[in-house]
Amino acid sequence: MNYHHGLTLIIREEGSPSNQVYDAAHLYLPTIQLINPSTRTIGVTKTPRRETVKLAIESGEQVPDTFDGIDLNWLYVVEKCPDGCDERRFELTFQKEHKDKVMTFYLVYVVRRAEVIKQESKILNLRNVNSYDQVEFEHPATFETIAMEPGLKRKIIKDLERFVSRREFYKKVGKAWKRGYLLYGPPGTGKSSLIAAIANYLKFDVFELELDAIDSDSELKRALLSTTNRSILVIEDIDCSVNKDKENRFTLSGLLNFMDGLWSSCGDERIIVFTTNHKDRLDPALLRPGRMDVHIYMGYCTPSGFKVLASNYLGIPDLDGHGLYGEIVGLLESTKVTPAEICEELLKTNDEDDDEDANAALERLVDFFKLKKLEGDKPEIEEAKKQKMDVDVNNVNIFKRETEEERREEMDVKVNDDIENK
Ligand SMILES: Nc1ncnc2c1ncn2[C@@H]1O[C@H](COP(=O)(O)OP(=O)(O)OP(=O)(O)O)[C@@H](O)[C@H]1O
Repeated sequence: MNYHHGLTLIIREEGSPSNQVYDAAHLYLPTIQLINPSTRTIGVTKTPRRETVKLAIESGEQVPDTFDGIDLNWLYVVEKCPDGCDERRFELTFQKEHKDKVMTFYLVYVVRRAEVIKQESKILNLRNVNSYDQVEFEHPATFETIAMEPGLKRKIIKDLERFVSRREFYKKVGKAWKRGYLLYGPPGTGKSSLIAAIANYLKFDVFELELDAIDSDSELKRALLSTTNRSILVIEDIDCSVNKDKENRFTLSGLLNFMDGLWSSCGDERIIVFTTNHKDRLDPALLRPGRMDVHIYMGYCTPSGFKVLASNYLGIPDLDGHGLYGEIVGLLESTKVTPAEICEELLKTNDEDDDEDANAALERLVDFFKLKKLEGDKPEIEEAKKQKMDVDVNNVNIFKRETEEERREEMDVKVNDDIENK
C-alpha cells in the first residue's frame, strides 16, 4: 500500500510493564485480514486442548485494515539486536492527516477488541514473572471439577463476580482494584486446582512469582510491573518465604506494602492468591483484609466433595442412591484422605462408562479408605482444632477474621460496601 504522506507508528514489544498495544495487535490481527494477497508466510500452532489451530503473523508480513474510512497497514518486524536478542515491533502506517483519529480512537479500539477476543477465545497465559517465560495456560480445572463443599464454591464464585463488577466502587473510594485470597490446607487438597478454576472462570492470565528467586527491590518491582491487568498473581507456599529479612531481603509484609503502592497507581482488576500449608505460621498482620481479604480452607475430602469426583471420574451422577454411599460417608467423615489421593485411585478405573468398572472402583476406594483409617490418621476436625482454626460443620472456613482488630477492619469493609449500596 502506498501512502503519499504516510506516518508510521512504531509499536515495540516491551517487558515490564508490557506494551498493551503490541500485545493487543497480536490478538487482533489474526482476526482481520491476516491472510491477504500479499501474504507469503503465516505461523500456525495447535496445542492438545485447543480444538482449532491458532494463526500468528510472521516477521515481514503485512496486514491491511480499515477504520472509519481510514486505510491502515500493519507490518510485523523481528530483528536481531547487537546483543543477540530479538527485537519485535509492529509498524502501523496510515495517511498523516488521520493521525488524531488513529491515536485517539483506532488504537483504543484495537486494545478493546483484543480484550473481547481474549474473553471469547478462552486462551489464557501462564507466565513466570521471575524468568518472564510464558506458555499457554491449559489447566483443565473448573468449578465443576473441583471437589469442594457446594456452599463454599458458591461463595467464592459470588465473591469473584462481585469483585469484577466493582470498577466504579474502587474508583470512588480511591482504592486499588485488587483482591487477595489466601488458600490454605494440606498438600493435595486442590489449592492449585482452585487457582486454575478461578483463572478459567474469569479468563484471567496467571502470573507466578517465586519469592525466593527475587534478590532486590528493583528486581521485585520489575517482576511486578511485568504483570498485566485482569490477571492473577500467584505466590505459593508463602510460609516458606516469610523470614527473608535476616538475609537483608524484603519481608512478605514489605512485599505487600510494595504491591499496594505499585498497583494503586497502575493496576486494575488484580487478584493475588497466596497459598500455604501452614496458615498458623503466618504473621497475623499479613492476614488482614486488604492484604488477604478472603481466607479459604482447602481440606480433606468430604462426602459432597467425593460426589463431584465420583461423577467426574466414574460417571456416577447420583451417588446418594448407591449401595456403598453410606459406608463411604462414614469412612470419609472419620478419615483424612485428600482429593488428590482419591483422584489417583480413581484414575486406575478402566472404563468410567462401564457400571461394573465404576462399582469395582468404589469397592476399591472403600478398601483404600479403610486402610487409611487403619493407618491411624486423626479425623480432620481434631487437626483443625490443633491449628486453632474455626471449622464449621462442613469443614470450611471462609471470610473469617481471627482477632478483634481484624473484625473491626472487616466492619470497615462492610461500611464501604454500604456506601456503594446507597
Ligand atoms: N479439591 C479437588 N478437586 C478435584 N481434584 C483435586 C482436588 N484436590 C486435588 N485434586 C487433584 O489432585 C491433583 C493435585 O492437587 P493440587 O495440586 O491442586 O493440590 P494442592 O493443594 O495445590 O497441593 P500442594 O499444596 O502440594 O501444591 C490435581 O491435579 C487434581 O487432579
